[in-house]
Amino acid sequence: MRLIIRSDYNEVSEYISTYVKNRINEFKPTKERPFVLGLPTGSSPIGLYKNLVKYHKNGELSFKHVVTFNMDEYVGLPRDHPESYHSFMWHHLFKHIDIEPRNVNILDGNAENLSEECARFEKKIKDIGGVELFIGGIGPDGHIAFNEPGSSLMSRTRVKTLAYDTILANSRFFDNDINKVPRMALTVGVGYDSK
Ligand SMILES: O=P(O)(O)OC[C@H]1O[C@](O)(CO)[C@@H](O)[C@@H]1O
Repeated sequence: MRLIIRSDYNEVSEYISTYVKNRINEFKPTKERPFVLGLPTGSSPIGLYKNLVKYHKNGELSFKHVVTFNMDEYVGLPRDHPESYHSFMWHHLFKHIDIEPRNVNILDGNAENLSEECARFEKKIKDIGGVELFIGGIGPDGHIAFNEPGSSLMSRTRVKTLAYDTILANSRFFDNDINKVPRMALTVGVGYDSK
C-alpha cells in the first residue's frame, strides 16, 4: 500500500484527478478496448469530478470509450431522489462529459429482485474483463463502498444492511434525520473483479 499525503482537499483532488486523467489517456481506450473505471459517491470525490469535467471541457480528456461502474446505491430510494447515487453521478459528472449513457453502470436499488440485479452487475463487470481502476470511498468505520465492518475479503456484489455509524454519517445528506436514510444498499464486494 502507498499512502500519499497532500496538504489540503484541493491538492488531494488535483493529485487524484491528474492520476485518473493520465491513466485513461495512457491507456488510449477504443470502442473495442474501453477503459473500465470504478467510481464512488460521497463528499470526497466532488473535487475530483469537478476537475475531470474541467479536463474534458479543456479537451484534455475524453470519456467516449470509458465504461463506468459505480460501487454502490441505496435500496428503495427513488432513482430521481436528489440523494440517490444515480442523481449524484449525473449531477456531478456524467451530464457534463461525453460518456455514452449505455457505458454508465449503476446498481438499481429499486430492482424487483435485488439478488438478480447484483448478479447482473457482477456479470457485466466480468464480461468486460474487470475494472482497470477503482476509486474507493471510505466511511467513518473504515468501510469501502458499503462493505461494512466484518465483510469478507471475498465478498461480491450484494445487498447490505447499513451499519448505524453509516446511517448516522449519511444523515447529513438527509436533513440530519437518520429516519430518512435508507437502511439498506447494494454494493460491490471487497473481492470484485479487477484486471
Ligand atoms: O466521501 P465521504 O463523504 O466521506 O463519503 C464516503 C461514503 O460514500 C461512499 O463512498 C458511498 O459510495 C461510501 O463508501 C462511504 O459511506
